[in-house]
Amino acid sequence: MSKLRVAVLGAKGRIGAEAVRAVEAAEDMELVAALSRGDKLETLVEAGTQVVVELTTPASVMGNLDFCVRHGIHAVVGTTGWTEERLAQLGTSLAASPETGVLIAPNFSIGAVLTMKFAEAAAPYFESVEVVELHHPNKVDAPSGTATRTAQLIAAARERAGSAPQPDATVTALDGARGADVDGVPVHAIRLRGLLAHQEVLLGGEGETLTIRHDSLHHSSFMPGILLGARRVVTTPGLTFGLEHFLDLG
Ligand SMILES: NC(=O)C1=CN([C@@H]2O[C@H](COP(=O)(O)OP(=O)(O)OC[C@H]3O[C@@H](n4cnc5c(N)ncnc54)[C@H](O)[C@@H]3O)[C@@H](O)[C@H]2O)C=CC1
Ligand SMILES: O=C(O)C1=N[C@H](C(=O)O)C[C@H](O)C1
Repeated sequence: MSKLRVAVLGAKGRIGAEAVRAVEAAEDMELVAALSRGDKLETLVEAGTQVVVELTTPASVMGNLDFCVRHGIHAVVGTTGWTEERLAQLGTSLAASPETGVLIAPNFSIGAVLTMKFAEAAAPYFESVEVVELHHPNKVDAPSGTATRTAQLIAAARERAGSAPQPDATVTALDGARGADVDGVPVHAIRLRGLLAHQEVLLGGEGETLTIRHDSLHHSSFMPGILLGARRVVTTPGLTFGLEHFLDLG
């Protein structure tokens, strides 16, 4: 069987460099290009790329995806910075190239995907819920894409369940002291040397709390998800948001 022709964008970055190694090690894949900032995107076409793994920056991702979709190259995207406006813009590009698939995964690690699922399930059963994400200090965006998505899923679950607004008697607060408000869920971002990517979802009810915590200790935690995404996206046209759609989580 012919190998899947995969390229990595952001190949010299922290996760991109790990993805290059993972694709090279995958028996069913061939790494046909590994591009860094300033490299020509036309290389992707010349190399016969079927799937791009996009791991760059929020400032670069839209231009890269526009090129890929216009050329019918499928994409697996880990880069953060997704807003409703950006998703709509991508949707418009995909509508003009209906056979192309794009997977955007706020997090490729199975533990983080499960954290989101567990938090979504638990949220309606507790009065209070807050998200704390902790990352290495070189991260350029806050809060993390994972924390933003987690808070959105929590808020949607609480809305579906008709949950009351969270109790919070704060009258005065320094700017930022109560975190960022993501659909009514406070999200706190910590940047600390020594950390990689971590998240806690804190839930509180009368006389009890529940803490759901996930730790990515190495970039290898994201690789099985990236490889799975690359295999599946070629037969999944359109936009898929979240790796959970490619997993059988019940
Ligand atoms: N979804 C997930 O599971 C994960 C997502 N990420 C996200 O991936 C992105 C990259 O993270 P890191 O590797 O830590 O950042 P990084 O800063 O180490 O790497 C980004 C790389 O992309 C390069 N780059 C920028 N523009 C480019 C362009 N137009 N073409 C090619 N390369 C370009 C930069 O020069 C840099 O080498 C971030 O948005 C991060 O949040 C990171 C880890 C896991
Ligand atoms: O920048 C990172 O490192 C990570 N970014 C993603 C995010 O913003 O959620 C995924 C993971 O947290 C690592």
